[in-house]
Amino acid sequence: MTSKPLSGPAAIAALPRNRLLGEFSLWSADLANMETDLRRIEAFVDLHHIDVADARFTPGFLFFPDFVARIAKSTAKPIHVHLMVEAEIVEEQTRQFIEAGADLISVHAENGEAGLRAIAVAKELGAEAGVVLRLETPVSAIEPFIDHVAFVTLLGTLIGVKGQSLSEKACDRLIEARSLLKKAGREDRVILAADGGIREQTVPLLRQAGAQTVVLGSLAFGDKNLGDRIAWLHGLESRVS
Ligand SMILES: O=C(CO)[C@@H](O)[C@H](O)COP(=O)(O)O
Repeated sequence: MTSKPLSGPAAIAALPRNRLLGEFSLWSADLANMETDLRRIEAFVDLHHIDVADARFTPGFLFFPDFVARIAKSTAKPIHVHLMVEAEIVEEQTRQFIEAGADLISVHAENGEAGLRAIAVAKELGAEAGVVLRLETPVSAIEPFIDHVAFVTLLGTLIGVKGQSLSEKACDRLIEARSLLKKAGREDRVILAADGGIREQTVPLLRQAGAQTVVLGSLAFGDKNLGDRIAWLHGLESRVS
């Protein structure tokens, strides 16, 4: 059992702002040897990223509250749950994943008013909230959420499928999101995240376009020298001030 120094909004507020963050997607871990992978990555993790998919909003089905509860016992690092679910269940799923130990819940902007209600629930229950956009949704869809979230995540690939290449629209979408955050006076309060298509050749481009965290799948879990990979990631500079 590992005890957490900080949780919820305090854990998210304490994340470093002076370098690119490494958010580790447990979907890409060795699912048969999760405890071994958790021990291997613990020193390098800024956030754990846990995808939740309901096989309706997304093609597939992924992870559940008991999984989050078990992971929470084996890490001192914050847990980010990405809810890829239909609007009618997003509030209840938010509740269940926070009770299980999520520090940050991100809902999809495509959930509309239900997404905003889920964010209010997350805050009432003492967690932090974020918003995510599918690749095909206009970036302006984050606007109703900007004042209520600490994280904005842009998918750089089609939703719910791993192993894909980054869309050529991804960097321009990050630049647009950054300018909307700036316009709203929220660029110092919100972390901009890139999820999907995170590869050796795409991370520098995403960083230069303003990504402050990247969701690492095979790039981290497939790397035998994780320390060097993370040192490289931390050294990448942003062109966006
Ligand atoms: O949700 C996603 C991808 O959309 C990530 O959480 C996956 O884990 C990424 O895996 P790779 O494609 O980088 O191997």
